[in-house]
Amino acid sequence: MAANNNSDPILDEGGGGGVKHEAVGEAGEGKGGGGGAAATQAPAAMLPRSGSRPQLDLSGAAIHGNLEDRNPTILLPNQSDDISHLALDIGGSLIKLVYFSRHAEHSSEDKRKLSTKRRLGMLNGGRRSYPVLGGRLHFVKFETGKLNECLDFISSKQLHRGGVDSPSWRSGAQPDNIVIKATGGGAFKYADLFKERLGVSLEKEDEMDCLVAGANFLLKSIRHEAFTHMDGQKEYVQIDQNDLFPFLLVNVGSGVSIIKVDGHGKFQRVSGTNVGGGTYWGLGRLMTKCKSFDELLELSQRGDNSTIDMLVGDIYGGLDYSKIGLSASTIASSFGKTISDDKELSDYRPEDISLSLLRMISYNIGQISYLNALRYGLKRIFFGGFFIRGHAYTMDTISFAVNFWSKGEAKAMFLRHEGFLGALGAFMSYEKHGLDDLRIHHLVERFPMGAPYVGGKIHGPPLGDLNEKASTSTLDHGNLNGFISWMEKFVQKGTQITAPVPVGFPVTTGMGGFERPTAKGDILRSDASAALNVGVLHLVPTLDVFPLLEDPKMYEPNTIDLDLNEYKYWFKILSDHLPDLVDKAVASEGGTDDAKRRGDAFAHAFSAHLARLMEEPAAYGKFGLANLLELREECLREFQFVDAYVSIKQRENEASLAVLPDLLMELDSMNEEARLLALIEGVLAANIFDWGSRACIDDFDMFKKRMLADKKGQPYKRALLFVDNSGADVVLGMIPLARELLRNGTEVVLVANSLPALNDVTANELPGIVAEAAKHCGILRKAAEAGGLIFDAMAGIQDDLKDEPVSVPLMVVENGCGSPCIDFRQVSSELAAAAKDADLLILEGMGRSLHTNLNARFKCDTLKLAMVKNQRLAEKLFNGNIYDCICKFEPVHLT
Ligand SMILES: Nc1ncnc2c1ncn2[C@@H]1O[C@H](COP(=O)(O)OP(=O)(O)OP(=O)(O)O)[C@@H](O)[C@H]1O
Ligand SMILES: CC(C)(CO)[C@@H](O)C(=O)NCCC(=O)O
Ligand SMILES: [Mn+2]
Repeated sequence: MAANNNSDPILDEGGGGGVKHEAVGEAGEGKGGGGGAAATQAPAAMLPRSGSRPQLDLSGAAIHGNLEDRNPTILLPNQSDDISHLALDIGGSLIKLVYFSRHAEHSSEDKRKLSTKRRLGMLNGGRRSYPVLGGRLHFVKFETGKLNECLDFISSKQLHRGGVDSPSWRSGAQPDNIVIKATGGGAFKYADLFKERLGVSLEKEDEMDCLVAGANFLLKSIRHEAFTHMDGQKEYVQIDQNDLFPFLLVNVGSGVSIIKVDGHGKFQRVSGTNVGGGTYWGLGRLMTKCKSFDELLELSQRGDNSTIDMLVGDIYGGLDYSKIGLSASTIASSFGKTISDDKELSDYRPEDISLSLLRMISYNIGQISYLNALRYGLKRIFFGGFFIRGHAYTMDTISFAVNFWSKGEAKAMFLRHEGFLGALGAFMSYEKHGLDDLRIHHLVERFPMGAPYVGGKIHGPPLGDLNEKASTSTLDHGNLNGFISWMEKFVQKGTQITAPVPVGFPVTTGMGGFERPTAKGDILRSDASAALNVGVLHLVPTLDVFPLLEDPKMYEPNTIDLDLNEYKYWFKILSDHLPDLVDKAVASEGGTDDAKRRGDAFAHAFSAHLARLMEEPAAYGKFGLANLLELREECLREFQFVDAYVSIKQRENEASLAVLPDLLMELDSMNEEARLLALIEGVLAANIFDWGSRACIDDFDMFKKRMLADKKGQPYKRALLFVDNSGADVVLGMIPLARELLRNGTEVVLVANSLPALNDVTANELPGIVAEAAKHCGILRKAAEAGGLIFDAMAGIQDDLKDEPVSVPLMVVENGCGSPCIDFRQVSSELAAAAKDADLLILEGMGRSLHTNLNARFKCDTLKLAMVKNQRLAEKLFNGNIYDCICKFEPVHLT
C-alpha cells in the first residue's frame, strides 16, 4: 500500500519516528529515467527572491516569439514602469519617507501558467486590468536635524529617479523635471535644498489632507492596524469599514493636531496644542542632558515622579480627596514639588524628571483629546505621530486619561504605522499608481530583518544601496560596503533586537484619578528594532479572496490562537529545528562560505524575531501559526535561500515515482470501493494507519457514499486538490487520488505553493512530476495533455491510447503562498479563477487542513485529510494521539 511518510520536518513533532516507509526507501533504481523529477525543478531564477507572492500585471499579455520555445517572451503591455516611488513628510522633528520598490521583473512565464490561464479564461477576454503594480512599500525615518543623512539615503538608493532598478538610472538618463510629493513644514522650508542637492522639485501636499488620507488608508487596508492599549495589554481592533466615521484623529508630532474626520477627504482640524512631542523631547533634553529621544524615554522607565510632582496626598496630608474622586496618589500639580524645595536641577534624578514630563504631556494630550471628542460626540480617538513611539507606558497613560475623563465612554486607539500617516497620505496623493483601488487582500505585510539596519536608522555613513544585501546583484558596488560587511554587521547587531520590550502586567489602576500606570519595563527596545513594528507592505494586486469561502468576513485561517503558552511551545519547536534547517539551507546553496555566513545571519534573524514575539506576541499585529511559519520562510528568502529542501524534495520525488507503477497496478486490481479506501488511506500514510481505531474524525463512509452510491453517474465537475509535501505524499497519495477523480470524469486542479516552503511541492515543480507519472499511466497522460501540462507526450512514446476519447483536464495552479499554511483571504488570481467552477475541495496535510482551515467553511463539498503528526495538537483538538488521522467530509447539501 502506498504510504505517506514524507514527514513535514516542522509540522511533525514525531519527526517521522513511527512513520516507516519501506517502499520508497529502496526504490529509485532503473526507473524514473529520463531525468525524472530532477528535470522539472523550478527555475528558481524566475521566482522573485523575496515576497512570497509573485505577481505581474498580465492584462493584455501576448506571447512574443516562438510558441514552442520553452520560455517564450511575453509582452506585458500594461506592466508599467512609470510608477511613483517616493513621498516625504518633513516635520519639525522627523522626516518620514515612504517609498516603493518593484518586485524583481520576470520577462517570461512558463507554458503551464499560460495554458492554465487561457483555460481558466484569464487571458484576453479581459479579466480586470490592474492599474497597480506589485511591489513593496517601505517606511523609513530620519531626524530633521540630520537632513543630509536623508538626502544621502535617497541619493544612494536613487529613490528620486525611480530606484536603482529603473531604466533611467541604468541608462544614466537625467530627467530634469522630477517631482516628489512632500508634506509637512519642511516641504516648504527645504524645497530649495532638495532642488540643489537632488535636482528634484517638491510638490507640496497639505499636511492635514495627508494625515487624514494616511489614517483612512491604514484603517481601510491593513488588517491589524489599530489597537487599544490599557494596563499593559495590547488588543487589536477589528475596524468595520461601514462604521468607521466619524472619529477623532490626534497626531502627536512636535506639536499636536486634532482633527475630526467624517469621511475620505472630509475632515476639519478642530483643535491643536503646542504641548506635544517636541515639548517632551526639548524640555527633557535640557533637563536631563540625554542625547537621544529614546534615551530620555528609557530613563522614564526607571523613574519615580512622586519626587517631582505634587500629589493630592502631598497637599491633603496623605489623604484622598474622595469627594471629587481624587486619590492621594493622583498628580495634583506636575512638577509642583520642585517649587517648595530649595533644590537645584542637579539634585533631581533624570529618571524622575523624564517620567514627570512624560506623564504631564501624555495626560494633557489625553485630556484635550477627550474634550474635543466630547465636543463633537465622538467615541473613538485614534492617536498617531512619533511621540507615541509604540511605547507601552505612553499609550497606557493616554488611554487612562481618555478613559478616566470620559468615564469609559470614549476609546483611545493607536496605530501601528503611527508616525507615517502624513508620508503615506502624500504617497497616496500620486494619481497614477491607483493605490486607492487596493483592497485589504492585496496587501501582505512582512517583517524583514535587514530593514532596520539598511534603512531604518543609519549609523555612521550610509550603507549604500539596499541591493548590496543581494549577493546576486549585478550592480557594481565599487567602494560601497559590500554584501559581506553588511552581513557581518547584521550578525553582530542582530542580537540587539532581542532587547526586552517595556510591557507591564495588568494591575488595577485604582478608582480616583490618575494613578500611576503600571506598564513599565527596564529597557527600551532599540530604535532599530522598533522599526520592526512596521514591516514592509507588499502590494500584490493579483491576490484575491478565495471565492468559495462561505463567509470571508468571519473566516479565520488559524485553528488555534497563539497565546503565550502556544508561543512558548512553537518557540521551542522552531528553535530546536533551527540548526538542522540552517544545515539544509546552507547545503542547498552549495555549502560555500557565503552560504554559511548567510545561514548564520538567517539563524540570528529568525531567532531575534522569535524572541521579539515571545516578549510581545502582538508586536506584528495579530500573529497566528500560519504567520509564524511564513515568517520563517520569508526570513530564509531574505537571506537568499531560494529553496532549502530542493535536493531532498528531488530525491523523494524520484524514489516515489519509481514505485508509482506498482501502486497503480495494485489499485487497478481492486474494486471501486476498496480502491477509494486504499486511495484515501494512501493519502493518510496508510502503512501505519489502522483504520477505525485511530481515526479521530472519520467521515470516509459519507464521502464514499457521495462518490459511489448517491450520485453514481453524476461525478463532481471540478475538484481542487490542495497538495502538501513532495515525494510520497504527492506522488503516491494525491496523484493517484487525482487519477481516480479524472477516471470518473471530474476535472482536477492540483493547487500547490507558489514559492517553496519546507518540503512542500511547488506549482512550478508539479508539471514535471505529473509528466513523469504520466509515463506510466494513460489516464494521467491524456488528462495532463488536456490540461496543458504535457505538450509533447505523443512524441517518442509508444501510444496505445490515441483513439480514446479526449479526457477531462488535469491542471496545476499556484495558490499564491510561500508558506506551509494557507490563508484563503489571499490566494492567487489563478486559483480564484479555477475555483469558479469547482464543486469539490480536497485539503491535504497538517498545514493546510489542520493548523489552518480545520474549521473553515466553504461553499462546496470539502474533504479535509491529515495525519496529526503532533501529540500536543492531537490532544488539544480531538483528545487524540499522535498519528491519528482526520478524514473530514463537509458536504454543502447533506444527501
Ligand atoms: N528618534 C527620535 N528622534 C526625535 N524625536 C523622536 C524620535 N522618536 C520619537 N520622537 C518623538 O516624536 C516627535 C516627532 O513626531 P513626528 O515625526 O510625528 O512629528 P513631526 O512631523 O516631526 O512634527 P510636526 O508634525 O509637529 O511638524 C518628537 O518630537 C519626539 O517627541
Ligand atoms: C504646526 C503643525 C501643524 C506642524 O506639523 C503641528 O506642529 C501642530 O499642530 N502644532 C500645534 C499648533 C497648535 O494648534 O497649537
Ligand atoms: Mn508631522
